Amino acid sequence: MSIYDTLNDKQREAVLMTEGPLLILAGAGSGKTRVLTHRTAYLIEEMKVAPWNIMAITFTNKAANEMRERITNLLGYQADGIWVRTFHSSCVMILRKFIDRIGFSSNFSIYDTDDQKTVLREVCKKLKIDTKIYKEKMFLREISKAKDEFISPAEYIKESGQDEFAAKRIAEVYDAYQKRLKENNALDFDDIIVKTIELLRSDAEVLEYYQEKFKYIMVDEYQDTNTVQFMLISLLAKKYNNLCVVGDDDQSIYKFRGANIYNILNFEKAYPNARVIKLEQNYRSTKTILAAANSVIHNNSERKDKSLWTENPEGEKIDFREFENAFEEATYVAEDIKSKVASGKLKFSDCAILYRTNAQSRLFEEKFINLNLPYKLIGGVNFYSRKEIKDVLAYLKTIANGNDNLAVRRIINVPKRGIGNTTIGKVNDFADSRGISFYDALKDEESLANVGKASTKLKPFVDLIEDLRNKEGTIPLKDLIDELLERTGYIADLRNERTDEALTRIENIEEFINKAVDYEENAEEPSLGGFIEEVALVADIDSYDDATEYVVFMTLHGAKGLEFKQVYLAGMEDGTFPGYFTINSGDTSELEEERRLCYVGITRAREFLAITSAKQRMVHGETKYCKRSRFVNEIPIELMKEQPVVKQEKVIPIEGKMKTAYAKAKAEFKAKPFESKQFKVNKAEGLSYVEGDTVKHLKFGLGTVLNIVDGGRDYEVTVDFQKSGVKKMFASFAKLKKV
Ligand SMILES: Nc1ncnc2c1ncn2[C@@H]1O[C@H](COP(=O)(O)OP(=O)(O)OP(=O)(O)O)[C@@H](O)[C@H]1O
Ligand SMILES: [Mg+2]
Repeated sequence: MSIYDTLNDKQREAVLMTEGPLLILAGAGSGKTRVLTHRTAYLIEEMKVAPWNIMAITFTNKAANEMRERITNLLGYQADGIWVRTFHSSCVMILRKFIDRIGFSSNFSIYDTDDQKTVLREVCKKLKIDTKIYKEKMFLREISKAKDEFISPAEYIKESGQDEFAAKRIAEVYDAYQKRLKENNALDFDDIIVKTIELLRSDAEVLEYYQEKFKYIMVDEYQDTNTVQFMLISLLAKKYNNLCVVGDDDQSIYKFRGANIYNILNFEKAYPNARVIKLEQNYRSTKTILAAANSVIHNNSERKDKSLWTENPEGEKIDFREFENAFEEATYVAEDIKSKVASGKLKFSDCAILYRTNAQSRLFEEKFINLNLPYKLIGGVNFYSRKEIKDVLAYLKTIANGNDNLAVRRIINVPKRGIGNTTIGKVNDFADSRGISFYDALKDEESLANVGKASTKLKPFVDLIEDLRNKEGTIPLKDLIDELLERTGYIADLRNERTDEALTRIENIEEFINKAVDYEENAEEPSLGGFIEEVALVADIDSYDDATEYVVFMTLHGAKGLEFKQVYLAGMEDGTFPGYFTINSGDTSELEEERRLCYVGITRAREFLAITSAKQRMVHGETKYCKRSRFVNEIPIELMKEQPVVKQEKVIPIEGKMKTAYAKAKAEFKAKPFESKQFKVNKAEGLSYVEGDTVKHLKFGLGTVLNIVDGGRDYEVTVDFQKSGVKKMFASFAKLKKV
């Protein structure tokens, strides 16, 4: 039996149709992603296409990794050179190679939202724009919208549709912003794609190179591509026209980020000879879950009609429950998972809790901490947006690229070196007047003379950076980071603060160093530049690793393309989902987008779906009374379990309850020997080593076990490593091997 026998007729047709443009339009769980992986395997195995001639684009890095893994499984070997990436990481690869042809240098920085804001603030100041009247956010939003449509600053005025005065203002800021980025040799996230198109359009040789390279192009989650992404793949596919896109118009949920649903609806116009294949059999969910999803999405009017069916069993009814408040909702979900896992019905990793906004995660987190259940929060406060992480990164960026003025200015006086704003301002002006980078101005004799006595403070900083630059590439990244932390006194300063907050910062930095070690161990050709790039591109979802046992908490947006045996859709109230703004705007297309998001949520579930709502919820510190979500009312009642009547015993004011739970959780948290974001319950059963044994750790190498303490939850093992000294670790995390 070949791997293609496991496909249904339509799926097989899509796999075999390798030549020419192809649109696969199909509902959730119908095997779209599966078709792409099989098609790739087929191209390589049967059509003898070289792996490096295939490009498969997915939406998140997590999805890309999964796809590569599935292809490897199908082939039975690793197909090197196969290009399975997100749009952004594809473009970064292309730009690193050829961006010098459009006037940047290949070690460009990638700016995140915070960096963008800083640049914008500088620009507004220079242009004397009052940001109290014209908000920075408004500018950034307009600039991003323009870039999504490939509109340059010069074109902005006639394209924007704004009144002329406002349009001129925005165009002016947009223009100055782009110039500033260029001076810093930096790109923002939108530029990554825009600049790639500029490159391909302006350089026939580069275009030819990639058109030849990517003879076969495939795009997953095509419904969420925006205009520039469509331009990019059209350019690349123009020569061979072997473009296969798969998507589901019912799952288009990124309009707010510029996703252009017309890309899918008009594919046949753009490619008149395109073939269209529809898949209608769902393999993921039970009949009940699918019926619920279908009945919700049928309320949308802007859609291509599709009917999805399945041969899967009827399955259990949907467990819909309404609670008095969000606290009880979280309690129910946590306890339900706990008892199902205890009874052997589910594993923690079978379960996902999905909600509309990140802020909804907090109560679930507290409850899980209380009950000591393992979970992983995806999204929320991004690890890489924390101050200490951004500081360390800014040092690394300065070492890697002295033209990144933002990075240099961020850390020039962090930790404090007595370099004041006046000095920084003088150096800045000098750099501007000479058209050199801020960092180069720090080294310039004339500039130093300019700042007078303060120059004695600048020199040690430059010496430090130069010294670290010399070492970069000759010592491991970890050592480089350790050295910069030590020589700058960064960690020492935090230690001296002696606050909980400072301790957490130190731990975060340690976690960051772990990341660097991980990177260096796994990257093919590790480099400082490569590391910075990986960190810049990492989406939160990538930290989700299904090898370990935990319940996943994430937003509905983050759950796209994934599947779980048991899904909890939480916070299903009008005002939460759909949100107040959507309801009050009266805009049906916005409501339809929310409904598609609900459809995405329901269709993530394979066997069990629970839907929960709360009658009261705290929003911005105020208790709000809520009706159940209109989307819940769109599910036929026959598909739901009868709700057990729960008697409220004593009504404790909701705030009080939350406070106690929070205090308790916090106390427990503090009492722990050392913090880990994930709460292990799997105590390592019986250890294979005893005190005095020599053991091996994956990262730290050989060491001697000094001490083992039974910490209840897990053993705490103290090991003296030959290279990295004494470390304390949980046995079940450390995976030490006796040698
Ligand atoms: N022909 C088939 N036989 C058996 N299982 C299948 C078949 N086709 C798909 N599946 C299974 O159905 C599930 C859904 O498939 P897949 O993730 O490819 O769907 P999808 O259309 O990409 O879904 P989504 O719209 O959510 O991205 C997977 O577990 C997949 O292995
Ligand atoms: Mg998919």
